[in-house]
Amino acid sequence: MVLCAVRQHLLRGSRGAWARFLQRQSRCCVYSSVHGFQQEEIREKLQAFPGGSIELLTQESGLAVLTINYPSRMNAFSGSMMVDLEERVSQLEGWTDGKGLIVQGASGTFCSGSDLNAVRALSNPQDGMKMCMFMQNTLTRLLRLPMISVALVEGRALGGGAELTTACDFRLMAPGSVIQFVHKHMGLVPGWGGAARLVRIVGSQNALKLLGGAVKVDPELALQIGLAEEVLQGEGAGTPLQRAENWLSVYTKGPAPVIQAVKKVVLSGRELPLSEALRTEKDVFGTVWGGPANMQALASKSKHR
Ligand SMILES: CC[C@H](C(=O)O)C(=O)SCCNC(=O)CCNC(=O)[C@H](O)C(C)(C)COP(=O)(O)OP(=O)(O)OC[C@H]1O[C@@H](n2cnc3c(N)ncnc32)[C@H](O)[C@@H]1OP(=O)(O)O
Repeated sequence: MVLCAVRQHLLRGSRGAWARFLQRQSRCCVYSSVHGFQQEEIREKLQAFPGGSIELLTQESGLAVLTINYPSRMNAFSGSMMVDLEERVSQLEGWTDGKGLIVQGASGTFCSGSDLNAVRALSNPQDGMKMCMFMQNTLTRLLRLPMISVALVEGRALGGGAELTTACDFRLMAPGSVIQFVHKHMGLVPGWGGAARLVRIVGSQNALKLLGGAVKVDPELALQIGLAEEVLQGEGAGTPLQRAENWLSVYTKGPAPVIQAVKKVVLSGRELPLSEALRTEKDVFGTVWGGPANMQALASKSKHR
Protein backbone atom coordinates (compact mmCIF):
# COMPACT_ATOMS: atom_id res chain seq x y z
CA MET A 1 0.00 0.00 0.00
CA VAL A 2 2.71 2.44 1.06
CA LEU A 3 4.75 1.49 -1.99
CA CYS A 4 1.74 2.07 -4.24
CA ALA A 5 1.15 5.53 -2.76
CA VAL A 6 4.79 6.46 -3.21
CA ARG A 7 4.66 5.18 -6.78
CA GLN A 8 1.57 7.22 -7.62
CA HIS A 9 3.19 10.28 -6.12
CA LEU A 10 6.36 9.77 -8.14
CA LEU A 11 4.47 9.01 -11.34
CA ARG A 12 2.88 12.41 -11.05
CA GLY A 13 6.44 13.76 -11.02
CA SER A 14 9.10 13.11 -13.61
CA ARG A 15 10.12 9.82 -15.19
CA GLY A 16 13.60 10.47 -13.75
CA ALA A 17 12.23 10.52 -10.21
CA TRP A 18 10.64 7.12 -10.70
CA ALA A 19 13.85 5.71 -12.20
CA ARG A 20 15.79 6.99 -9.19
CA PHE A 21 13.22 5.43 -6.88
CA LEU A 22 13.62 2.07 -8.66
CA GLN A 23 17.38 2.35 -8.28
CA ARG A 24 17.04 2.99 -4.53
CA GLN A 25 14.71 0.00 -4.23
CA SER A 26 17.34 -2.32 -5.71
CA ARG A 27 19.76 -1.14 -3.00
CA CYS A 28 17.35 -2.19 -0.24
CA CYS A 29 18.82 -4.59 2.25
CA VAL A 30 17.35 -7.62 3.96
CA TYR A 31 18.27 -6.40 7.46
CA SER A 32 18.10 -2.95 9.05
CA SER A 33 17.89 -1.55 12.58
CA VAL A 34 14.34 -2.98 12.77
CA HIS A 35 15.99 -6.41 12.88
CA GLY A 36 18.56 -5.31 15.48
CA PHE A 37 21.19 -4.86 12.76
CA GLN A 38 23.61 -1.99 13.34
CA GLN A 39 25.83 -1.75 10.28
CA GLU A 40 28.47 0.50 11.89
CA GLU A 41 28.83 -1.73 14.94
CA ILE A 42 29.50 -4.87 12.91
CA ARG A 43 31.78 -3.03 10.47
CA GLU A 44 33.96 -2.02 13.41
CA LYS A 45 34.03 -5.57 14.74
CA LEU A 46 34.97 -7.00 11.34
CA GLN A 47 37.74 -4.42 10.82
CA ALA A 48 39.49 -5.95 13.84
CA PHE A 49 40.33 -8.97 11.62
CA PRO A 50 42.43 -7.49 8.82
CA GLY A 51 44.16 -9.12 5.85
CA GLY A 52 43.75 -9.34 2.09
CA SER A 53 41.62 -7.02 -0.01
CA ILE A 54 38.80 -6.86 -2.53
CA GLU A 55 39.93 -5.15 -5.73
CA LEU A 56 37.57 -3.50 -8.19
CA LEU A 57 38.55 -2.64 -11.75
CA THR A 58 35.96 -0.82 -13.86
CA GLN A 59 36.55 -0.66 -17.60
CA GLU A 60 35.29 1.76 -20.25
CA SER A 61 33.59 -1.17 -21.99
CA GLY A 62 31.10 -1.29 -19.08
CA LEU A 63 32.59 -4.53 -17.70
CA ALA A 64 34.06 -4.61 -14.20
CA VAL A 65 36.23 -7.22 -12.50
CA LEU A 66 36.01 -7.80 -8.75
CA THR A 67 38.92 -9.81 -7.34
CA ILE A 68 38.98 -11.60 -3.98
CA ASN A 69 42.58 -11.20 -3.01
CA TYR A 70 44.15 -13.10 -0.12
CA PRO A 71 46.25 -15.77 -1.83
CA SER A 72 48.19 -16.82 1.29
CA ARG A 73 44.84 -17.99 2.76
CA MET A 74 43.39 -19.32 -0.49
CA ASN A 75 41.35 -16.08 -0.77
CA ALA A 76 39.45 -16.68 2.47
CA PHE A 77 37.40 -13.68 3.65
CA SER A 78 39.03 -11.79 6.52
CA GLY A 79 36.80 -9.36 8.46
CA SER A 80 38.22 -6.33 6.63
CA MET A 81 37.55 -8.02 3.28
CA MET A 82 33.87 -8.36 4.21
CA VAL A 83 33.82 -4.60 4.81
CA ASP A 84 35.78 -4.02 1.57
CA LEU A 85 33.25 -6.07 -0.36
CA GLU A 86 30.37 -3.96 0.97
CA GLU A 87 32.22 -0.81 -0.13
CA ARG A 88 32.94 -2.20 -3.60
CA VAL A 89 29.26 -3.14 -4.00
CA SER A 90 28.30 0.45 -3.06
CA GLN A 91 30.71 1.70 -5.74
CA LEU A 92 29.14 -0.59 -8.33
CA GLU A 93 25.64 0.57 -7.35
CA GLY A 94 26.70 4.09 -8.28
CA TRP A 95 28.37 3.11 -11.56
CA THR A 96 25.98 4.44 -14.17
CA ASP A 97 27.91 2.97 -17.14
CA GLY A 98 28.05 -0.58 -15.72
CA LYS A 99 26.73 -3.48 -17.79
CA GLY A 100 28.61 -6.58 -16.62
CA LEU A 101 30.61 -7.84 -13.67
CA ILE A 102 33.03 -10.74 -13.27
CA VAL A 103 33.80 -11.94 -9.73
CA GLN A 104 37.03 -13.92 -9.51
CA GLY A 105 39.66 -15.02 -7.01
CA ALA A 106 43.33 -14.05 -7.20
CA SER A 107 46.09 -16.50 -8.13
CA GLY A 108 44.03 -19.21 -9.76
CA THR A 109 41.60 -20.09 -6.97
CA PHE A 110 38.18 -18.63 -6.16
CA CYS A 111 37.63 -18.38 -2.38
CA SER A 112 37.90 -20.75 0.58
CA GLY A 113 35.08 -19.13 2.61
CA SER A 114 35.46 -17.22 5.85
CA ASP A 115 38.91 -16.80 7.30
CA LEU A 116 38.85 -19.50 9.96
CA ASN A 117 40.95 -17.32 12.29
CA ALA A 118 38.21 -14.66 12.28
CA VAL A 119 35.52 -17.36 12.56
CA ARG A 120 37.14 -18.75 15.71
CA ALA A 121 37.31 -15.29 17.29
CA LEU A 122 33.67 -14.49 16.37
CA SER A 123 32.30 -17.92 17.27
CA ASN A 124 29.74 -16.68 19.85
CA PRO A 125 26.16 -16.74 18.47
CA GLN A 126 25.62 -12.95 18.68
CA ASP A 127 28.69 -12.13 16.58
CA GLY A 128 27.89 -14.98 14.20
CA MET A 129 24.39 -13.53 13.59
CA LYS A 130 25.78 -10.05 13.00
CA MET A 131 28.35 -11.31 10.48
CA CYS A 132 25.65 -13.39 8.81
CA MET A 133 23.30 -10.37 8.47
CA PHE A 134 26.13 -8.18 7.17
CA MET A 135 27.10 -10.71 4.49
CA GLN A 136 23.48 -11.45 3.53
CA ASN A 137 22.88 -7.74 3.00
CA THR A 138 26.03 -7.33 0.92
CA LEU A 139 25.48 -10.44 -1.22
CA THR A 140 21.82 -9.55 -1.79
CA ARG A 141 22.90 -6.12 -3.04
CA LEU A 142 25.56 -7.80 -5.22
CA LEU A 143 22.96 -10.04 -6.86
CA ARG A 144 20.60 -7.08 -7.33
CA LEU A 145 23.18 -4.88 -9.10
CA PRO A 146 21.76 -3.55 -12.37
CA MET A 147 24.36 -5.44 -14.39
CA ILE A 148 24.83 -9.03 -15.50
CA SER A 149 27.20 -10.83 -13.15
CA VAL A 150 29.34 -13.91 -13.52
CA ALA A 151 31.38 -15.86 -10.95
CA LEU A 152 34.53 -17.11 -12.65
CA VAL A 153 35.42 -20.23 -10.65
CA GLU A 154 38.99 -21.45 -10.87
CA GLY A 155 40.43 -23.78 -8.23
CA ARG A 156 38.16 -24.03 -5.22
CA ALA A 157 35.01 -22.25 -4.06
CA LEU A 158 34.43 -23.57 -0.54
CA GLY A 159 31.92 -22.71 2.22
CA GLY A 160 31.24 -18.99 2.05
CA GLY A 161 33.10 -19.02 -1.31
CA ALA A 162 30.50 -21.43 -2.73
CA GLU A 163 27.79 -19.13 -1.34
CA LEU A 164 29.39 -16.14 -3.07
CA THR A 165 29.13 -17.88 -6.45
CA THR A 166 25.34 -18.04 -5.98
CA ALA A 167 25.19 -14.24 -5.57
CA CYS A 168 26.06 -13.90 -9.28
CA ASP A 169 23.68 -14.39 -12.20
CA PHE A 170 25.93 -17.04 -13.80
CA ARG A 171 28.79 -19.35 -12.86
CA LEU A 172 31.54 -20.23 -15.35
CA MET A 173 33.94 -22.95 -14.24
CA ALA A 174 37.51 -23.63 -15.32
CA PRO A 175 38.49 -27.27 -15.91
CA GLY A 176 39.49 -28.93 -12.61
CA SER A 177 37.63 -26.41 -10.45
CA VAL A 178 35.31 -27.37 -7.59
CA ILE A 179 32.34 -25.72 -5.85
CA GLN A 180 31.70 -27.31 -2.46
CA PHE A 181 29.27 -26.30 0.26
CA VAL A 182 31.45 -27.71 3.07
CA HIS A 183 29.16 -26.31 5.77
CA LYS A 184 27.97 -29.70 7.05
CA HIS A 185 31.58 -30.72 7.68
CA MET A 186 31.93 -27.54 9.78
CA GLY A 187 28.76 -28.35 11.77
CA LEU A 188 26.97 -25.48 10.01
CA VAL A 189 24.52 -24.56 7.29
CA PRO A 190 25.05 -21.69 4.86
CA GLY A 191 24.42 -18.29 6.47
CA TRP A 192 25.31 -15.84 3.70
CA GLY A 193 22.07 -16.57 1.84
CA GLY A 194 23.68 -19.40 -0.12
CA ALA A 195 21.03 -22.03 0.65
CA ALA A 196 18.08 -19.83 -0.36
CA ARG A 197 19.79 -18.86 -3.61
CA LEU A 198 20.99 -22.41 -4.34
CA VAL A 199 17.43 -23.74 -4.14
CA ARG A 200 16.38 -21.18 -6.75
CA ILE A 201 19.28 -22.12 -9.03
CA VAL A 202 19.28 -25.95 -8.89
CA GLY A 203 15.94 -26.79 -7.22
CA SER A 204 15.36 -28.12 -3.72
CA GLN A 205 16.25 -31.79 -4.48
CA ASN A 206 19.67 -30.93 -5.86
CA ALA A 207 20.25 -28.33 -3.13
CA LEU A 208 19.48 -30.95 -0.47
CA LYS A 209 21.99 -33.32 -2.05
CA LEU A 210 24.72 -30.67 -2.36
CA LEU A 211 24.30 -29.42 1.23
CA GLY A 212 23.43 -32.78 2.84
CA GLY A 213 26.37 -34.54 1.20
CA ALA A 214 28.79 -31.57 1.15
CA VAL A 215 29.28 -32.78 -2.44
CA LYS A 216 32.35 -31.71 -4.42
CA VAL A 217 30.72 -30.27 -7.52
CA ASP A 218 33.05 -30.53 -10.52
CA PRO A 219 32.27 -28.72 -13.80
CA GLU A 220 30.55 -31.76 -15.31
CA LEU A 221 28.12 -32.15 -12.40
CA ALA A 222 27.63 -28.38 -12.21
CA LEU A 223 26.58 -28.29 -15.88
CA GLN A 224 24.29 -31.27 -15.40
CA ILE A 225 22.33 -29.71 -12.51
CA GLY A 226 22.38 -26.15 -13.89
CA LEU A 227 24.75 -24.72 -11.30
CA ALA A 228 27.27 -23.72 -13.99
CA GLU A 229 26.51 -22.22 -17.36
CA GLU A 230 29.67 -23.27 -19.13
CA VAL A 231 33.10 -24.84 -18.67
CA LEU A 232 35.80 -22.51 -19.95
CA GLN A 233 37.70 -25.02 -22.11
CA GLY A 234 40.47 -24.46 -24.57
CA GLU A 235 44.16 -23.83 -24.24
CA GLY A 236 45.33 -20.92 -26.36
CA ALA A 237 41.97 -19.16 -26.26
CA GLY A 238 43.25 -16.59 -23.75
CA THR A 239 43.25 -16.59 -19.96
CA PRO A 240 40.17 -17.79 -18.08
CA LEU A 241 39.38 -14.12 -17.36
CA GLN A 242 39.56 -13.22 -21.07
CA ARG A 243 37.34 -16.19 -21.90
CA ALA A 244 34.85 -15.14 -19.23
CA GLU A 245 34.87 -11.57 -20.61
CA ASN A 246 34.19 -12.92 -24.12
CA TRP A 247 31.35 -15.06 -22.82
CA LEU A 248 29.79 -12.14 -20.94
CA SER A 249 30.23 -9.62 -23.78
CA VAL A 250 27.58 -11.46 -25.84
CA TYR A 251 24.99 -10.45 -23.23
CA THR A 252 26.30 -6.96 -22.43
CA LYS A 253 26.63 -5.68 -26.00
CA GLY A 254 24.54 -2.52 -26.37
CA PRO A 255 23.79 0.68 -24.46
CA ALA A 256 24.08 0.57 -20.65
CA PRO A 257 20.49 1.76 -19.92
CA VAL A 258 19.09 -1.11 -22.02
CA ILE A 259 21.31 -3.81 -20.47
CA GLN A 260 20.50 -2.45 -17.00
CA ALA A 261 16.79 -2.55 -17.84
CA VAL A 262 17.16 -6.19 -18.97
CA LYS A 263 18.70 -7.11 -15.62
CA LYS A 264 16.00 -5.20 -13.70
CA VAL A 265 13.06 -6.94 -15.39
CA VAL A 266 14.64 -10.37 -14.93
CA LEU A 267 15.47 -9.59 -11.30
CA SER A 268 11.92 -8.49 -10.53
CA GLY A 269 10.59 -11.61 -12.28
CA ARG A 270 12.90 -13.71 -10.13
CA GLU A 271 12.20 -12.01 -6.80
CA LEU A 272 8.69 -10.55 -6.83
CA PRO A 273 5.18 -12.02 -6.92
CA LEU A 274 3.83 -11.94 -10.50
CA SER A 275 1.55 -8.86 -10.20
CA GLU A 276 4.32 -6.82 -8.62
CA ALA A 277 6.86 -8.08 -11.18
CA LEU A 278 4.51 -7.08 -13.99
CA ARG A 279 4.11 -3.58 -12.56
CA THR A 280 7.88 -3.25 -12.17
CA GLU A 281 8.35 -4.45 -15.76
CA LYS A 282 5.96 -1.73 -16.92
CA ASP A 283 7.89 0.90 -14.97
CA VAL A 284 11.27 -0.26 -16.28
CA PHE A 285 9.79 -0.37 -19.80
CA GLY A 286 8.87 3.29 -19.25
CA THR A 287 12.53 4.15 -18.65
CA VAL A 288 13.65 2.84 -22.09
CA TRP A 289 10.54 3.52 -24.25
CA GLY A 290 11.29 6.56 -26.39
CA GLY A 291 14.84 6.64 -25.03
CA PRO A 292 17.91 7.24 -27.21
CA ALA A 293 18.50 3.56 -28.09
CA ASN A 294 14.84 3.04 -28.90
CA MET A 295 14.66 6.17 -31.11
CA GLN A 296 17.87 5.22 -32.90
CA ALA A 297 16.58 1.70 -33.61
CA LEU A 298 13.30 3.10 -34.96
CA ALA A 299 15.12 5.61 -37.16
CA SER A 300 17.41 2.94 -38.63
CA LYS A 301 14.41 0.73 -39.54
CA SER A 302 16.37 -2.25 -38.23
CA LYS A 303 15.39 -5.74 -39.45
CA HIS A 304 15.99 -8.81 -37.32
CA ARG A 305 16.71 -11.37 -40.04
C1 LIG B 1 31.29 -23.07 6.55
C2 LIG B 1 30.79 -21.72 6.32
C3 LIG B 1 31.67 -20.66 6.81
C4 LIG B 1 30.97 -19.37 6.57
O1 LIG B 1 29.92 -19.33 5.94
O2 LIG B 1 31.41 -18.37 7.10
C5 LIG B 1 32.98 -20.78 6.09
O3 LIG B 1 33.16 -20.44 4.97
S1 LIG B 1 34.16 -21.50 7.06
C6 LIG B 1 35.49 -21.78 5.97
C7 LIG B 1 35.27 -22.97 5.10
N1 LIG B 1 36.49 -23.28 4.43
C8 LIG B 1 37.37 -24.13 4.91
O4 LIG B 1 37.17 -24.78 5.92
C9 LIG B 1 38.67 -24.28 4.12
C10 LIG B 1 39.74 -24.98 4.94
N2 LIG B 1 40.94 -25.12 4.15
C11 LIG B 1 41.12 -26.16 3.32
O5 LIG B 1 40.31 -27.03 3.20
C12 LIG B 1 42.40 -26.14 2.56
O6 LIG B 1 43.27 -25.18 3.10
C13 LIG B 1 42.18 -25.83 1.05
C14 LIG B 1 41.45 -27.02 0.42
C15 LIG B 1 41.43 -24.54 0.82
C16 LIG B 1 43.56 -25.69 0.36
O7 LIG B 1 44.34 -26.82 0.64
P1 LIG B 1 45.85 -26.86 0.13
O8 LIG B 1 46.44 -28.13 0.66
O9 LIG B 1 45.91 -26.60 -1.32
O10 LIG B 1 46.54 -25.59 0.82
P2 LIG B 1 46.73 -25.31 2.38
O11 LIG B 1 45.78 -26.07 3.20
O12 LIG B 1 48.16 -25.42 2.71
O13 LIG B 1 46.26 -23.77 2.43
C17 LIG B 1 47.16 -22.71 2.19
C18 LIG B 1 47.01 -21.74 3.34
O14 LIG B 1 45.71 -21.18 3.28
C19 LIG B 1 45.11 -21.28 4.57
N3 LIG B 1 43.65 -21.32 4.43
C20 LIG B 1 42.94 -21.97 3.51
N4 LIG B 1 41.63 -21.75 3.71
C21 LIG B 1 41.55 -20.97 4.79
C22 LIG B 1 40.44 -20.41 5.49
N5 LIG B 1 39.16 -20.60 5.12
N6 LIG B 1 40.70 -19.64 6.57
C23 LIG B 1 41.98 -19.40 6.96
N7 LIG B 1 43.06 -19.90 6.33
C24 LIG B 1 42.83 -20.68 5.26
C25 LIG B 1 45.69 -22.56 5.12
O15 LIG B 1 45.51 -22.60 6.52
C26 LIG B 1 47.14 -22.41 4.69
O16 LIG B 1 47.78 -21.50 5.56
P3 LIG B 1 49.20 -21.87 6.25
O17 LIG B 1 49.51 -20.68 7.08
O18 LIG B 1 50.13 -22.08 5.10
O19 LIG B 1 48.95 -23.12 7.01
